[in-house]
Amino acid sequence: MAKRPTEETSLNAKRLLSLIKPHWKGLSVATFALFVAAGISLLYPQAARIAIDDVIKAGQTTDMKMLGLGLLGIFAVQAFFVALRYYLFTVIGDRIVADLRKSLFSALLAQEMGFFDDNRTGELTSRLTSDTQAIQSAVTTNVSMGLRYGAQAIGGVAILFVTSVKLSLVMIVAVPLVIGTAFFYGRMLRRLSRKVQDAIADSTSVAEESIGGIRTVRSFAREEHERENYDRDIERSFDIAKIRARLGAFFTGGITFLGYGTIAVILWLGSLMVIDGQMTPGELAAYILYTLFVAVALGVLSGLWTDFMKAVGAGERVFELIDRLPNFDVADDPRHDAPKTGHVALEGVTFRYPTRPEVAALADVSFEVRPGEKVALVGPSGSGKSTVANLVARFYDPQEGRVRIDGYDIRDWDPDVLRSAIGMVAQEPVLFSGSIRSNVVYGRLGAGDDEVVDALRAANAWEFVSDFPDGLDTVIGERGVRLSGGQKQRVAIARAILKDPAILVLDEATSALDVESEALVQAALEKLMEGRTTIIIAHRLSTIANADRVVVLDRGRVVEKGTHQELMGGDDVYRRLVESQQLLGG
Ligand SMILES: Nc1ncnc2c1ncn2[C@@H]1O[C@H](COP(=O)(O)OP(=O)(O)OP(=O)(O)O)[C@@H](O)[C@H]1O
Repeated sequence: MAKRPTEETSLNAKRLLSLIKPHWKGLSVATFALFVAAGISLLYPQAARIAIDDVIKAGQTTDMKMLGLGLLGIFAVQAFFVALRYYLFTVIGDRIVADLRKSLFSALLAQEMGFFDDNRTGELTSRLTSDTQAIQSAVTTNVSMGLRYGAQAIGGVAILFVTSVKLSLVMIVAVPLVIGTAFFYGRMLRRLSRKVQDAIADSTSVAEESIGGIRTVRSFAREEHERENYDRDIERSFDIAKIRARLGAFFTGGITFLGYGTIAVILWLGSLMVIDGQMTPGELAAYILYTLFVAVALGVLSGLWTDFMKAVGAGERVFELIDRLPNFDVADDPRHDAPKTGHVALEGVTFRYPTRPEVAALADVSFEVRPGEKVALVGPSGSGKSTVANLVARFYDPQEGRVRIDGYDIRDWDPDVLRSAIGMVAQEPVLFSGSIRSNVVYGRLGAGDDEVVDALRAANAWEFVSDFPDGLDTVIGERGVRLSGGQKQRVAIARAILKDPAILVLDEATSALDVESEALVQAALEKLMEGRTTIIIAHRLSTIANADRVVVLDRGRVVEKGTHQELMGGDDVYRRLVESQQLLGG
């Protein structure tokens, strides 16, 4: 049910403030330091009053010396408490934001695949960086400043009333005006801030996609086009920021006028009272200093309030994600024993991608792969081959039918246990930035160097890796840019070998490697497949001919099953595929 905006605001504000709860001990010390420091600053006008009314009038230089030294001492103590307060609040705030980033990242990693189809990478990283940054200022120094100036404002107003009730009536008009304006402004700001953050997220997405795909951008000479896209998004965020700034300008100007206007009125009325003998000049000086304190405090508080409202706007985007429950069912009592035989069966599987519900990517697909068997999936582009791989690894759940492994519905398994039994090698494998070792060890964390070397050997990769001066420690670029296509594939195969899964899902590369590299990759794949149940998305005739069986898909349906020889006997999709040379020879 949709909540009203005000309800949501206070909910998010509460949520932001609840972040500081676990740190109450440190915050109590910090708050104590804050009140000591703020209390001391309230002494200052009293010192001015004593100096003007008593010491100066009496012409007592020794008393003035005592007063001066005393004040220096007191302010030294104040400085210590100010430093303590600053340190504690800042560190606790940074801690809170670090924790927030961690839980946001972990919430992100838990989301189902469909979520990532729906959200752009840049948009998500923007939440991790820009939005949490906006929250940082609100929960760090702002809380401390808020308390400090809040105390100063309340203490100041109390002293003002005690000093002169008559003059303080001016405050009764000014203070509610300031507070009312601040609340109104804060509400507008929260809305605008959310819009600014959304626009920043859009521009981050564009930037990330252009930088990630810089080779494509360059090869099409589309730098200008990308620049225009980015400029457009940035300008949009700037336009909203400009509205926000205009609003802020009115607000800051108004508050400043209210503050100084109050002082002018007090100076005016107060001077009349001094002339009338209702007040001493020292009392008026002290009164004006307290009014300044209150005015400054209210000014700072309204600034903090606006920052806080900006943070509430950004917080909405962050909490939305942290609270999002992955749309992914896990069995109540999932199986934790790893699949053993690796028998895979699809039974009447119908599947539509959540982002494209109108198209059935797979329709009533059934076939099985017996333990240790190699089955080649063949079919025209878009026929659903990769979708089968996605479902076997349970990246998505089918809407109808089921996938069974070792006879059990894969939804009965603990997803991590299930996936640890399935090895996948993609067409264009993704390697992470870092060393070759860390990329291979990704297959089984904690594996020793000898096991890594064995895996690289088995994947025909050790020869080139050992040729690098740094060997296993060789750092590869963000996406392994410094390795050739064939080398990357062999490192990815080594990673899968180290994982040692019962079931393999291979997506054969369509782009031809040079003959030698091709042979090395092929041999590595053969080794990887030995003794494992394998589903291979095949694009090469030789792979298909070597498979135990072939499953032919067309527009999401299984249209033929059998061995290469059997299928060549017919004159259906398979034969046409082979004859139209859509399958690579060799
Ligand atoms: N993440 C996704 N979200 C929405 N639709 C998708 C997604 N991935 C694939 N599809 C759609 O599902 C259908 C099957 O795609 P799939 O990738 O399984 O085909 P394929 O046989 O592997 O094709 P190719 O040989 O070209 O890789 C296609 O219509 C495709 O557009």
